[in-house]
Amino acid sequence: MASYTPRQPETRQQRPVAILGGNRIPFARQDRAYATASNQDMFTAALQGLVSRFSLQGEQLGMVAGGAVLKHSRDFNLIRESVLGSSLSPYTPAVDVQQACGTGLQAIQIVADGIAAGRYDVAIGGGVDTTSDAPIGVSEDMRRQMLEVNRAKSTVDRIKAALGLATKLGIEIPRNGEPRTGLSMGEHAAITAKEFGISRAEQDELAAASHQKMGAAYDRGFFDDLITPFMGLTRDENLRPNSSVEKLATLKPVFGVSLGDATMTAGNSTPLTDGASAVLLATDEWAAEKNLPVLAYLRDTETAAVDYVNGPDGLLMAPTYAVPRLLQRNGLTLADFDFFEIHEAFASVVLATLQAWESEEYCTERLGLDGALGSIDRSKLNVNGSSLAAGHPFAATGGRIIAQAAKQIKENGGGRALVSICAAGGQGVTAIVEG
Ligand SMILES: CC(=O)SCCNC(=O)CCNC(=O)[C@H](O)C(C)(C)COP(=O)(O)OP(=O)(O)OC[C@H]1O[C@@H](n2cnc3c(N)ncnc32)[C@H](O)[C@@H]1OP(=O)(O)O
Repeated sequence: MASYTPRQPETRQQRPVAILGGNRIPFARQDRAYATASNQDMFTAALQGLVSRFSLQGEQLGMVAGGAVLKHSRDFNLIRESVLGSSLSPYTPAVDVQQACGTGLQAIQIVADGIAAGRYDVAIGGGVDTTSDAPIGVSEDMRRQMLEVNRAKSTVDRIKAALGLATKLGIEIPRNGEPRTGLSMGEHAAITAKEFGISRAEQDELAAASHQKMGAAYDRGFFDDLITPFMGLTRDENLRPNSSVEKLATLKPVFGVSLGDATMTAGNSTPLTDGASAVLLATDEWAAEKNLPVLAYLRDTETAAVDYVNGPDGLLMAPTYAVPRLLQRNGLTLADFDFFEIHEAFASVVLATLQAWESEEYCTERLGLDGALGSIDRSKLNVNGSSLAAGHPFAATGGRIIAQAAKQIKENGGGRALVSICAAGGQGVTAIVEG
């Protein structure tokens, strides 16, 4: 059981943090439209799109925070280099952040904290990922031998060392797997799906709905001021607006096959994706000075971690722990929300999360609550589609979701959204956006 006491509201910094807008490039499937683009190309494009939309050319911001889950060593200063590649003032500092799929939202939280604490008035948070340009490493033996070649003082020594390379050949391609279990995130999610008895039909329904809702959102222009076209793409490449449960039902299971009754397919799992997103945050005063309307406010965030290695928890179930803390600290219940933005890493994870909150046993025994957290009105869930439709470039998902949530609230004339993102390593990053 969790033994964590959330900090009390009176100890928090209180400057409201306004969300003025977001921008992303359309998301692409692995090795397709962005096969030749780097993280820096993509983040610079998302950032520059935001700069252009909000006329921030030459502006010195307080901070740009962002990151990528998969990056080359040459990208050690990825976000700062992207700032330098944009038309923001070169006096704008930047920081690289990494928290697996929680990276984007964590980066937004970091700059929001800076604004709330009065360190600066305006900042950008976001993220980027490429699975097409994933860094390929070399084995430890090969690395040492390559250094020997590099250190050789004479041509003869260099040739000798280079010949030694042939016996040490070994490359390491990044795996979508958890270092402590060796299982992929999909395999972990399949274990949780089995534990909660999540059916194939429910998963396919959620997946089809995500595509249909996102397709409709594109058609009514919802994404017109949230997306900048890039490398010929104007819409997410993964999006299938005509996706149907009948077609999804024909796909073969890809995760959890060895567990029996496997339910997770390519259709109800996120695809490997490339993309980038960025969100502009500021004080009310800065927004007013620039004559920029506020879409919504980032009210609070909470991050949790679970013991998925030795404990009872599923790898992607940490949001079930984070959200009750977030609600308790803010004096809210699930009934107080107009929108639920729950990252669709896998359809089964969303469904297991909702089921966990509905379960008295889970909430009392694991979360230490007095009873079930409650159920949500499903018509308020991911109303303009989520990761199953858009795709999921790991660190770019937080920015996509915050921008969508803020715009939904603006369109609605106000309201409150609960944002929840599960992440590798058993972590979960959650937030409240309200207007
Ligand atoms: C914290 C987190 O967020 S954890 C999540 C992290 N993300 C991941 O782990 C990514 C997981 N995803 C993957 O590893 C891969 O995308 C996989 C294994 C699920 C699928 O990979 P692939 O087999 O390459 O998928 P592919 O795109 O070829 O799809 C397989 C088939 O399903 C079909 N399909 C996929 N989605 C749909 C859909 N929505 N509707 C209809 N058909 C679909 C494809 O057309 C394809 O059909 P075909 O074989 O006739 O061409």
